[in-house]
Amino acid sequence: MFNVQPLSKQFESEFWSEINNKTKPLGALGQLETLAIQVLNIQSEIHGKLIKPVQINYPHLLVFAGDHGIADYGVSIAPSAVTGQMVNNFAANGAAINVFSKQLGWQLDVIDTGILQPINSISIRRQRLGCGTKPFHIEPAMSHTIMEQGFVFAKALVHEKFNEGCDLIAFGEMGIGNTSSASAIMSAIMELPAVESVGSGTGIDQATLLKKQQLIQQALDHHRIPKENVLDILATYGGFEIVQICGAMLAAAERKIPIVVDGFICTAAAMIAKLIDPNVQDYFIFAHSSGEQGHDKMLQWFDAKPLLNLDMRLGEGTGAALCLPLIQSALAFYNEMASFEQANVVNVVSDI
Ligand SMILES: O=C(O)c1ccc[n+]([C@@H]2O[C@H](COP(=O)([O-])O)[C@@H](O)[C@H]2O)c1
Ligand SMILES: Cc1cc2nc[nH]c2cc1C
Repeated sequence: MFNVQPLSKQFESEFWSEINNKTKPLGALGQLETLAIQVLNIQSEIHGKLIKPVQINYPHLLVFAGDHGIADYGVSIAPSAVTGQMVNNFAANGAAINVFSKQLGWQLDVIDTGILQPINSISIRRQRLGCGTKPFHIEPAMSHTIMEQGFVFAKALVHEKFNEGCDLIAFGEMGIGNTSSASAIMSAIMELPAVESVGSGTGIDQATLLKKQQLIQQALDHHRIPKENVLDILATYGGFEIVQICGAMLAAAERKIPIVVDGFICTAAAMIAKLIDPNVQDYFIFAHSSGEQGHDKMLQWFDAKPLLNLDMRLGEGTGAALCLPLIQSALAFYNEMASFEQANVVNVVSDI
């Protein structure tokens, strides 16, 4: 269903020599340099060798919301109703992601992938796969047919964004109970006990954390899915929003759009995407290290170093949103900084 091309990196050495000739000590812009190279490599796949300015013209952030059957079993501080209430808040521009998107220039879309009760608002896109998933410690969260429908929805949405000119994409999520799904996915893939993958989510107390760990361990023991059976892992533990984020990541990489990966839940979707097609990682920009325990281990699984560490654990795509100015700075220094020759500065690397 997905076919992601790896980056050819055809012009990478030319991009590096240009960056290394700019008026700075070698490597002194740190991760901004590797970020610039990654985006240049991706954009040159589409446009060939790049003429300046290289820019992000149309960044889109898609927030996928869905409800979770397991949320009825005491794993979160909030009831499932809060998912729909927050979706209304997104529609009214009142959430953190609305504020950051407006401030930073993201085009924001909110997608109902299956909250308990649909919301009648033209600002919410309907790609519903049901009225919440099944409680996954008892039975699979969804069938394969429903999961595949989620991939179809996600692919169509990303193609639409691509046709509108989207040249950077980020995903966010909203779903009470979805850290339970993400932890189960992490444990199944990394073969870790629940105590290592389960954290406090929205901020549960110690007793609730213990209960959440037990419930997820019970689910892992009940289903016992081999780590190779990645689609079974997704259908069994996933949320509707996680499925659609996973499909959207693969579809964006197929279209050679750089993807900003948000926190714990989005990274779980990214793990599945990578196991479906390993080439997808070429397109991932890891935004931040979430405050959710387990996220740093997920990032290690990708051998990834995120751009930010702000102890954020909100979701909604907020960590990803904050990276847009960093990506723009990476391209701005590439476009505009003078070379040693242009600025008459001795090249400390080649002249000493
Ligand atoms: O993105 C993260 O790293 C993150 C970490 C913890 C919680 N969240 C958000 O909190 C909600 C899930 O938390 P919980 O406790 O209900 O599983 C969901 O709406 C997520 O967006 C998000
Ligand atoms: C209020 C609230 C807002 C959120 N945004 C993302 N997850 C959330 C969870 C809660 C509880």
